[in-house]
Amino acid sequence: MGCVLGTAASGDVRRDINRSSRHRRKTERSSEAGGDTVRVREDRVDEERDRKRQTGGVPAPERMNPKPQYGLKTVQGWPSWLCDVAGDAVKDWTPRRANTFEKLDKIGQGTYSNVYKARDLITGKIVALKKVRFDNLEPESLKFMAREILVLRKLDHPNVIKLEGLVTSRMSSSLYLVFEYMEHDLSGLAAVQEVKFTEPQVKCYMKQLLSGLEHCHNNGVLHRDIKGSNLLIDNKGILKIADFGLASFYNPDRKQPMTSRVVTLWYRPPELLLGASYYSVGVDLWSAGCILAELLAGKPIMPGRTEVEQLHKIFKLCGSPSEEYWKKSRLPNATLFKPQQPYKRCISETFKNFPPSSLPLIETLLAIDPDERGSSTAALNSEFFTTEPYACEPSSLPKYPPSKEMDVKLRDEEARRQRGLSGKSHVVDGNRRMRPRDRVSRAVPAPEANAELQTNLDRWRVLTQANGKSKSEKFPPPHQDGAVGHPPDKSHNVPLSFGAPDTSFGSSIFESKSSSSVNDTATTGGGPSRKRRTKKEGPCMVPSRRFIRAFIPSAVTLSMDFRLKGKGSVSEVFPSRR
Ligand SMILES: Nc1ncnc2c1ncn2[C@@H]1O[C@H](COP(=O)(O)OP(=O)(O)OP(=O)(O)O)[C@@H](O)[C@H]1O
Repeated sequence: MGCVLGTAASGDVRRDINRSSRHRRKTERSSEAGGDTVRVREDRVDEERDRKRQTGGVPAPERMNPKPQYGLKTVQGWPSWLCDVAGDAVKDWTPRRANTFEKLDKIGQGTYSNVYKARDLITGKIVALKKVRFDNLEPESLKFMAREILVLRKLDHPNVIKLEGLVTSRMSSSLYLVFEYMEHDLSGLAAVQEVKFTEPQVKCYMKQLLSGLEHCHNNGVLHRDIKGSNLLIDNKGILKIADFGLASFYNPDRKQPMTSRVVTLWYRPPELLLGASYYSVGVDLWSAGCILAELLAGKPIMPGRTEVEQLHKIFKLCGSPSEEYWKKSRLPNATLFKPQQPYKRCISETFKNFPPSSLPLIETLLAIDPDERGSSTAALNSEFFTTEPYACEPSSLPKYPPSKEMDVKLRDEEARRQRGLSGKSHVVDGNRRMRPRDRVSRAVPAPEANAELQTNLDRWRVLTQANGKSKSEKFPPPHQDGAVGHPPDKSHNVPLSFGAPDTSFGSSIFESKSSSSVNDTATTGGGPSRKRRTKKEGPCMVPSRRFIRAFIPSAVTLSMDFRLKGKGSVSEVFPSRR
């Protein structure tokens, strides 16, 4: 069992207030419930014992071995189970000893990890320790972790999080990834009322994001989960792409099938929603386009609740794919989701108040055809970055209070809102009264979000195909990347009805605003960024009742509700038709 030296985690997860279910376990007590509790207690006992035995108290950095141990060429020190399953990932590295870190606080929780703030007792530096949970040493968890390490070791760029080392010991059954500590993340900053980015600031963040992506792509890495909460920012304004847990190697010249079940829903490109298994850098560029528009609008631009709704939002904003694209792409779910009448693209109209130089870039990054999204390099050379006002220097960005504190504040606000007190204005900055913005909660992380449609489609395939081998899975195993999303048997296709106009679908696309209105919104907390129903109605993606009844039982209930009550409950699953 791992034995990280130092105090136990405080049990106070100070991030992820509005996060998805994966992030909702907010206290160590609840998150570590069950089997993990034992492990944590063991850890603490080990930590305490080791600290006393090896240092005789809190060790001063100068008393410790001054040389970090990672980076040395040796095969020693790794637990054999790790070498067996992830030999490549740890090759040529030596593990750091757990007792050379002091664990300070738990700062995050991911799908298969807990993240702690810790002090490196050798260098004195504050670091983030990502503890990988090996639930019964599940081979899939190990493979994910191994791939993440391999990817991280390949990357070395100021805008990509650096893996500084690994912590384990021969007898340990856990592994810690050591990262530089980052005080903020982009969505944490954007979620705070007082933080409203100016155009030069948006350019500064986007430039760093695209530079990091350029490095990943040039090194054959697709991130596949670009979103604000994975863009970490330090106190010097440096943005680093983090969380390579869903990343994958790819070779543009030798395309391999990959799973379409990646990328958090709001940032997921249409081709993945349509089941593509051959894709490339375009998936990350789409997410980057969503982030750019979000930073300028002050709010996520396409906050879908289900994959069907997400696709509908995409088509309404970006237009539905051209005939040529449908034919060329041969996407597995195309027959299910092809609208009968095309949707018109309306990015420029929707965001007419954005800085003019941003529109061509948003148009490019949010192209329906991934081949038209260009590259990170092309995006960096676009007029958005080459015209005034230029990107500011990261060092000139405002110094924000630690996000962790902000998260606490957000959590308190959320708790107050839950208690029914939040509708009221409250005082901000001493004299300004402002109303909490109707911010949509954080995006649904990829695996859960993916499970919805995939499960339904899989159910359908199982029902309609003798060889329905696809099954719902939490994560696609990295070694089987591409095992899902096989095209349905055409003879069993159940065409969906897309013809009817959509009138009930509350648009996620809010009126855009100029830089000045962005600032206005920052102080008023409302205005143009509020949700607004679009007048212009396009054709509606409505799965046929036959499809709903056959494959989505819960939708049947909602559909019945809709008929009985005459209210839009069905639109919570599918946009309703008139
Ligand atoms: N270097 C870091 N500095 C500060 N905080 C960090 C760092 N790395 C991760 N975190 C925090 O820990 C959280 C979880 O980390 P990460 O996203 O890498 O884990 P994960 O298991 O891959 O999560 P996910 O389920 O989102 O894929 C992050 O959202 C972030 O808040």
